[in-house]
Amino acid sequence: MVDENEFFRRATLRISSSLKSETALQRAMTYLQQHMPVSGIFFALYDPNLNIGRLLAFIWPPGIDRPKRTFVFPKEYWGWMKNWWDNQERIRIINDISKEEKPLQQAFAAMWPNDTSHITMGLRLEEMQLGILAIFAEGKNRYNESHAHLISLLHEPFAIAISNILQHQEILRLKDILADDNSYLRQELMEITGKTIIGANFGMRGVMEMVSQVAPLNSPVLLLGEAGVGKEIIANAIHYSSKRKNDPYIRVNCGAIPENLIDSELFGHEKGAFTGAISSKRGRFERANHGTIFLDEIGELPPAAQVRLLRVLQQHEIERVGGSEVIPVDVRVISATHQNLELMTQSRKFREDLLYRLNVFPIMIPPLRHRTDDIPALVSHFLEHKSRELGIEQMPSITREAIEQLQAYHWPGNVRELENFVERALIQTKTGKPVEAISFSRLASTSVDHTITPSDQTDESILPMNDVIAMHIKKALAQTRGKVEGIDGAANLLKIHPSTLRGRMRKLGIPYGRHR
Ligand SMILES: Nc1ncnc2c1ncn2[C@@H]1O[C@H](COP(=O)(O)OP(=O)(O)OP(=O)(O)O)[C@@H](O)[C@H]1O
Repeated sequence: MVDENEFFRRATLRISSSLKSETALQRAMTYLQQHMPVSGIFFALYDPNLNIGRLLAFIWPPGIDRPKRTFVFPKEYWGWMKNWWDNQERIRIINDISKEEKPLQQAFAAMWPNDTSHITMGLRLEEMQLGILAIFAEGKNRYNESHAHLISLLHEPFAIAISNILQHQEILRLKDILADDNSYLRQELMEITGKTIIGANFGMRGVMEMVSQVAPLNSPVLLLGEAGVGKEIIANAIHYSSKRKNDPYIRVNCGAIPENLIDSELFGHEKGAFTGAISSKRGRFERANHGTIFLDEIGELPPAAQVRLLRVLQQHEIERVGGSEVIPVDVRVISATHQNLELMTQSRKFREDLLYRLNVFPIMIPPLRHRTDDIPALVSHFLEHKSRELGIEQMPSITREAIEQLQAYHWPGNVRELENFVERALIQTKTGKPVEAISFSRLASTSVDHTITPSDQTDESILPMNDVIAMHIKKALAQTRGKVEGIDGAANLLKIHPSTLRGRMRKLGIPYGRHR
């Protein structure tokens, strides 16, 4: 004969013995095994609105496959499940699953072999349905009324335990959101203090016009251009001038995340989804909810992640890795690449349907060598910034010759290369005394050759045809001091019609009428 008071006292001590729900359940189960057959125990929830069952914590016997955390019930059982949940009896013995109602049979069949016995107990606190506690054992007809009575004595301690787990999870969720907000605020601060777009009225004018057209919409944007042209700075501009500017802005470099982690990084994972997934985690899409996600290097996205991304773009929902819960997300997608995605679709490295979805509003950012007019302003911007960063009190000025040399170079690394170059030049000039003028040519030995001409090109650095043509035209213009037409004009030197030369200059972004 069991002493019920003693049973209650000892069981309650174990149920409340740890903050970790699984540890507490394990201890409770070990104690219950002294009084009845128990090979597994779990807390579960059912959300009638989403029609999803969820295991909050569980101890599973080694002989039965570990269950999925979430379980979506078939549509035809929704009404039945909701009714069952709302009017759940306090305690129920299930000794033979095949004799239960169809929806329950279906739910059980997804997790247990047919010959298992169960006791389930609905947990209510202050008239609120909190969840279910259940124990089970292998074999049919393992439980009787006295087992059920003992379990029912533990209703209150189990109900308090489940409510604690729920509150704990809510705290973790809020902590996560706060961390997001924090990084968002840091990000915004950086935008305010730093990144101005130079050339917005010159070489980047066309780009900025497109930014202002597309920013207020929710359409996906695809930024195209070589490495270092400023794709990220444009993505920032789109987000911060959109309606979503006060919501999260999450940036992901798809090429920097190992292939086996990218799915879980972007879409999150459930606990136990793979080795090392010791707790469930929200992915970057969930974190970006209501805001913008910037997917840099989109061409590096592996095929499985491409499928999931397509689903976000089409249905605005995600599924975490290892989960079956469908999570709605409202995220604007900006992507960027220096690769030719169309070519990649032909070799099946990139999905055509995905490209079609991303490419709603493409923006091509021209390389720096096609907007050499921006170079003086960019150099002065970087000189100012980097001088401040390096603690150089008197900002050096630049010689006109140095600027011209920089404009003649083809900048394969674009604005980033120019930025690094200015920084290197400043470091080398930093002698302690104020520097009046900075001539890049003297500093060039360790970095770039600024006066590269087509004949300087080695076999390893074959330039695109347009760049070679642009350099050749500039060379001719330099000889004619910028004059296009006439006997002493560049067109005559190049043996082409002046209007053809002007057309080429327009196309290649070579400015007119300047003394070179
Ligand atoms: N128009 C600009 N005005 C001021 N700074 C710029 C401009 N364009 C680029 N930069 C600076 O140049 C650097 C490279 O730009 P960004 O990272 O945006 O290029 P990217 O095209 O995204 O490069 P990648 O493809 O390599 O990621 C950054 O430090 C950025 O602040």
